[in-house]
Amino acid sequence: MLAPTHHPRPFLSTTTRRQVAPTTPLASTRRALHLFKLALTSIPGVEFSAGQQVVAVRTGAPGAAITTKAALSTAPSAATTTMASEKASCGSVRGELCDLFRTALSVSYPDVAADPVVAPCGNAKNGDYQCNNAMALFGKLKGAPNAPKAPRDVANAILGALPANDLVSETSLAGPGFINIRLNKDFLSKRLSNMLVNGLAGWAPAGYIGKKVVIDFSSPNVAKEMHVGHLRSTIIGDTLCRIFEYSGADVLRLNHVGDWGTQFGMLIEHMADTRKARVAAGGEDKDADEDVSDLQELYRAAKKRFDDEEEFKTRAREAVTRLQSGDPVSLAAWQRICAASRREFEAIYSRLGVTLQERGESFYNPMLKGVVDELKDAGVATIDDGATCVFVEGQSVPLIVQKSDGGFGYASTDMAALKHRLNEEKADWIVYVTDVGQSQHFELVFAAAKKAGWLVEGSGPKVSHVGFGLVLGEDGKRFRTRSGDLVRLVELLDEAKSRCAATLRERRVEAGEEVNEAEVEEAACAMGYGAVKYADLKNHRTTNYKFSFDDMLNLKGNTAVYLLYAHARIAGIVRKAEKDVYAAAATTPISLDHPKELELALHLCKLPEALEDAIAELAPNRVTDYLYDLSEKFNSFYVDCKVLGSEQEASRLLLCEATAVVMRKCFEMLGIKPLYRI
Ligand SMILES: NC(=[NH2+])NCCC[C@H](N)C(=O)O
Repeated sequence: MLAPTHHPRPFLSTTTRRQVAPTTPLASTRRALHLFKLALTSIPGVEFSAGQQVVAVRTGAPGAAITTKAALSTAPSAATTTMASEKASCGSVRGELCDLFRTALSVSYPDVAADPVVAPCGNAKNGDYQCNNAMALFGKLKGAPNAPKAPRDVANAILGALPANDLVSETSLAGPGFINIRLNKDFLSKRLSNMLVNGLAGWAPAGYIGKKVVIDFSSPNVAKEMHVGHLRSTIIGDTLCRIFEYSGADVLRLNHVGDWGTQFGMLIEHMADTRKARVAAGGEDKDADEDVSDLQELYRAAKKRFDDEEEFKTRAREAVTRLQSGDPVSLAAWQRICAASRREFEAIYSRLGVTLQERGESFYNPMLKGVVDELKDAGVATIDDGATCVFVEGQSVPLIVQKSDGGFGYASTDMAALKHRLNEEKADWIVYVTDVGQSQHFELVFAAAKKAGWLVEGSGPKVSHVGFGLVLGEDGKRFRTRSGDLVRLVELLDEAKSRCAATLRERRVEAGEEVNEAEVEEAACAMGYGAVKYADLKNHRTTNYKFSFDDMLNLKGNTAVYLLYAHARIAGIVRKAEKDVYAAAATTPISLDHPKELELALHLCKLPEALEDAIAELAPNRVTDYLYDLSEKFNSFYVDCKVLGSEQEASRLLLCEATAVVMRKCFEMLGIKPLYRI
């Protein structure tokens, strides 16, 4: 089972209920801590790291607790903890705070199970984070012997049991019992230096290393145009894959292509007729590339005949049967169609920089009968009106796993695919990215799998449907061309790119610079494709959004183009300094004395949280929101804090570089190529 956010860290609880006590940093406490740590590290199987201090070791007066302030003064110096905390810091600051409060909760109230609730502070004036457990815990404790009198007492008790740590510099109580937390500047500064020196590997969301995550996305249909819906699935799915991959998961990117089904009968038959006609007109009796050069046209023509000509319809149906029984001629024709489709899809994937493993519906064909039989034998599926159905509670319609004419359909394939992904792929989490229109289908599939015992609610492998909304035209209606057809993706990408190229050329000419076509081409691809992706990802996936080139290519506001410029500008600042910032990062401390420096540093350190949230909610807009906020925080830092030529240049350059590094990580997660100069 995957933990959605933080992996549990081992902790050692030594005491029972604690009493609230005044805060006294004691020298003996410090010594005891150190000794206890030494003792712990020598116990095999006990892990100990700087971020995860000893829990509630008390010396001195009974009830004296190691508190936040004491913890600060006893925290080992960064010089000695750098490497250890880098290794241990996988995950977010929020996660580390959760760990601390988890400990504090279990020490202060060992008999009540409570998960730590830690979130960024609603009002930055009060603190950086807050812990909100006291109120609910107070409710739970009511009526018990020695029950606390007010939620604030609970908050104080939790605070008193907070283990020693180097994260927190100050805590305060607010309202009924909110615990406000101010982070230690030094901790933030070191975390950033560490990141520059050791890279971002330790900033990935925690809890996914080695987990097998299957992501079923893109999944267009053969011989039909890949439309904007598939573009959304491709973009959202790719970003989710990237975040999981960064988190250390073993991701299987599956393209569940619609490459099987009754439509192939009419396509094959129509192709055969075209060939006959060609021979009759004196042409050669062999396959011609032109038969599959325009698959949309092939589909349209075949469909028209299927609808209009009774005789053709019959032949098309017979062709389906032949194909399904493995007739080599039909299979060869089917393969030609699939190959032609694949070439079209690949052209789009390569432009977008998306990789996928094709495992279409046909892959599961040999498994369909067995799966349906299994469901029937187990009494999970029953015959209703001739069709084999799985009825599930709370759903008005059943999942039809075999039609009354004996045919298998979309649902049969999805049941077989699910089983294969569970049993053969050994997936821990299976994620399906399709339009919200398919929500009910997936609810039925998941419920049927639970009924069959393949999935168990609350334990074992997880399944999720990531639904997304429609792409609308400027008129607010479903995005279509003037003639009412679905918009062709290649054309969209072409237009985004050529508009960017035009702007770039214009800017060069205006600046009196020479136009380097290769450079323009590269930048135009990054910007154009990046803009299309970003415009999609920045909305919460379930909302419908308007496709507008003008909006997505806007140089100002929340667009990829703006962000790419922002990044190039920061890269330019660092370049202009002509200093080796990475060498400096190892020796120059990052000063966070100016409030804007501190604000920027705090936001930089929140990258892992944004990614954790993106995974927990399967919502890529968490990353775009984070990235846009980062650019704003940087701007406001840059307005108030002079970098080049200032006294603090060395330290501020490190903040600039850290911003650029984090921006690039976000771009990477979003599948956008960064630009260093524009
Ligand atoms: N396992 C799945 N059903 N994946 C999604 C497939 C999407 C389908 N081919 C479509 O275009 O709508």
